[in-house]
Amino acid sequence: MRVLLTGGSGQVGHALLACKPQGIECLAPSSRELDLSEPQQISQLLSHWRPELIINAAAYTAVDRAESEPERAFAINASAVEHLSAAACAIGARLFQLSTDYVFPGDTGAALAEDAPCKPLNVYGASKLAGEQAALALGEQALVLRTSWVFGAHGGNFVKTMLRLGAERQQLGIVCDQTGGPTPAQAIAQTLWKLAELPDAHGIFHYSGNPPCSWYDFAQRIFANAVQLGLLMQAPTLSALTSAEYPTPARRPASAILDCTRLQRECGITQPDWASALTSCLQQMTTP
Ligand SMILES: NC(=O)C1=CN([C@@H]2O[C@H](COP(=O)(O)OP(=O)(O)OC[C@H]3O[C@@H](n4cnc5c(N)ncnc54)[C@H](OP(=O)(O)O)[C@@H]3O)[C@@H](O)[C@H]2O)C=CC1
Ligand SMILES: Cc1cn([C@H]2C[C@H](O)[C@@H](COP(=O)(O)OP(=O)(O)O[C@H]3O[C@@H](C)C(=O)[C@@H](O)[C@H]3O)O2)c(=O)[nH]c1=O
Ligand SMILES: [Mg+2]
Repeated sequence: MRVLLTGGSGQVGHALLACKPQGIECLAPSSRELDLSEPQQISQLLSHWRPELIINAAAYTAVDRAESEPERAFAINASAVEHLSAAACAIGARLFQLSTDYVFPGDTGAALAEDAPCKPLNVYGASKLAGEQAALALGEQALVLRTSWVFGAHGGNFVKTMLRLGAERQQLGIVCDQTGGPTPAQAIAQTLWKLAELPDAHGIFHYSGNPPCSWYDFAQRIFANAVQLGLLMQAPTLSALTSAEYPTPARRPASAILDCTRLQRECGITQPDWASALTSCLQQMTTP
């Protein structure tokens, strides 16, 4: 199967390349080779390469910065997906689009099914929701995988931020009133390759790590493991903060727990346990 992968240098893209099954011929241009903010490059490349599947793992993911750069966030997360979708339609390719828990307002506390009402609280979430809609315009050729709180040994994420700050400071304040599902990049990659083998899978699917936790819980586990594995001499003292006590440019959902039963029921894919994946991820960081 011929695949075009965007965002190959990112967390999910890197993991996709690392566990690419045999028989997949994957073109993964860098953002310099295919700049998604330059739409004419998309149709040019796709009419030459003619993949059967496009996996769009590229995105503008700087949640706070997006508040002051909405045009750029929308260009990459929404307009580029419209162009990918049109190009996929022209060549009869499937399009897999990654999306986020931040499309939800997260104000109910209930686990959110794929058809739960979306109402993003921030620019990033709004741009990703527009990207979902652009992908879904392709009909049965489109699949949107919504995930959350992605982490892995490669790339930037909350785990890396905590390790950096933990080495610099003795005390950290971490929000405890935002709940979600940390998700290993590697598990997302395996799920996407499995979905690539299921030609009828289409529409929106949720996939996140289990069990749900707060950023504060996640940080506690990161530091406990990091000390145990010798990545840090000593864990910083953590204080649990409310979102009001830790103001950020972007508002974030209080409770974005993705109900992942559709993926299990229809595709036999179960939620990953984030805590054991976190241990493996930190172990990977101890070996150069
Ligand atoms: N990170 C998270 O916690 C979550 C992510 N998601 C979604 O999952 C997907 C993958 O995220 P993740 O792997 O974390 O992302 P990363 O931030 O790790 O990587 C983003 C990727 O997008 C590429 N990119 C950015 N701008 C452009 C551009 N103009 N043209 C081409 N490529 C570009 C980057 O390339 P370069 O390095 O060259 O700039 C990089 O490869 C995204 O759709 C994201 O919205 C969903 C939920 C949670
Ligand atoms: C660095 C830091 C962050 N925080 C808070 C801010 C925020 O509420 C929460 C997480 O911060 P981050 O900026 O790392 O995470 P954030 O960029 O919001 O992560 C999101 O990224 C996008 C791409 C997604 O799609 C989401 O699923 C989610 O993973 O932790 C603290 O409380 N203390 C700290 O020292
Ligand atoms: Mg961030």
